[in-house]
Amino acid sequence: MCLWGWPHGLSGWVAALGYTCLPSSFCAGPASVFSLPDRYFALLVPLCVLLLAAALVVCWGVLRQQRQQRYLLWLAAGYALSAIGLGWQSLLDSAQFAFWAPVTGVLYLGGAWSLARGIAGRYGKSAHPRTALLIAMVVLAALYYYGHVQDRLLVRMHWLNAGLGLMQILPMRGILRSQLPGNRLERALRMSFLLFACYTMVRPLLIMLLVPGLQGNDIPRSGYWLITLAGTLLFALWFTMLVVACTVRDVFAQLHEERSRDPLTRLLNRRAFMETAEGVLRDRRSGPWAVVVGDIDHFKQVNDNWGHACGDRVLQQISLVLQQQVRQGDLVARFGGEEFVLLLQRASLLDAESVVQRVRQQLDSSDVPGLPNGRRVTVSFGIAPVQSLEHLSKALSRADALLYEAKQAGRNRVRVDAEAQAAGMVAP
Ligand SMILES: Nc1nc2c(ncn2[C@@H]2O[C@H](COP(=O)(O)OP(=O)(O)OP(=O)(O)O)[C@@H](O)[C@H]2O)c(=O)[nH]1
Repeated sequence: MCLWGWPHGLSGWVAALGYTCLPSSFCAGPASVFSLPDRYFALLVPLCVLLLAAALVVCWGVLRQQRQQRYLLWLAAGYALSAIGLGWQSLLDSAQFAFWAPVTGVLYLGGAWSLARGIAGRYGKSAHPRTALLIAMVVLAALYYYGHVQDRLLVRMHWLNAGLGLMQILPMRGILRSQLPGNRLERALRMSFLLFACYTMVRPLLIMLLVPGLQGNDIPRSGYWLITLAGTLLFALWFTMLVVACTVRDVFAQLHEERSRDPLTRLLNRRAFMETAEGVLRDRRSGPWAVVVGDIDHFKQVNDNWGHACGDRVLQQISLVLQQQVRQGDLVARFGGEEFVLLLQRASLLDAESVVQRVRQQLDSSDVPGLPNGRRVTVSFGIAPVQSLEHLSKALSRADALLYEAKQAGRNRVRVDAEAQAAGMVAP
């Protein structure tokens, strides 16, 4: 390790840090050339980035069943292409650096766009492939010109980094403008990507300001390269950590959704209804509450006459109508078979009855695909008030009993808890 006295200012410290972190042959100053072992030492960073790419592929492989995880593959491709470019350039000398500039440019640009495609894919946005292609062509032409016609390393670096940053930033406008999940992890992921894209664009300028004494041809064998490698590795580690955390979160959210929803209608199932109702009924401000139990009339005939698939469509249609007729915060569940349950907030029995009447009217005026024209399905309902969380089970049984009465009375009708209505018995 070598130290040439105390460094002066920020740039001095950065330079010193760069030199002390490297093997001794690097300490001859910024103009020194890597010895062979140093070159292979510089391959460590690309190798680490490749390993992170492999980790993302494994993550994708494990989660292949989950929807919307393909973006992991694009991110992995972005890491891999950039790592191959970095590794290869680490082994080149200055003359080869210029000769191969367009080829390494293709690797870096491909990597940058894959990253952009990955982050865009995560949020369902476009990575603007045509604009990216245009940027790539302009940058590659510049790399060719300043590599083969005039060997200008610094100019090449500015062109390349500006192109890479622009490509990464392409999907950000769409992402930042839309209403996306506002949790901290997601925000950190988006902001990190944006910051890295901005850093990439100004990287040559920034590093030249921080690392003193750089001249054009020294750069591939200098502290610039070291900081580029370190920056890439730090970003890749940080970003992978965020991506994995967000993905794990997605998976848990999806598992929770699957555990809570009826797969056919996407309504809450019985368990999720009871769990969510607990929260609703604990909040006294959301009262008074009413519970509604509905059951399709002669549903067996629908299945028998027009097939099970048609029966499924009827269930979906009714679910849709129920969801359309309730307010935000009300719960709509399928308890199984052809039975539906609603928990209505800030609703008297009269309010609940008018919700049910609206449902019946809408069902009466809508066709179900698969059912013969004019053939309607009807639903019988029972409605009871809920006074508290402890009272929920009783209220459900009461509404169920009222539904049974409605069925006995000929179906296609609504029965409201008359005693409660007479007593004005609704939750406070
Ligand atoms: N298509 C379809 N049918 C279902 C599903 N779940 C339950 N069923 C059917 O729903 C029917 C319920 O029949 P019943 O309990 O006799 O009730 P119903 O024919 O509606 O008669 P009432 O309720 O007395 O008016 C059965 O034929 C079940 O097979 C489902 O997910 N999809």
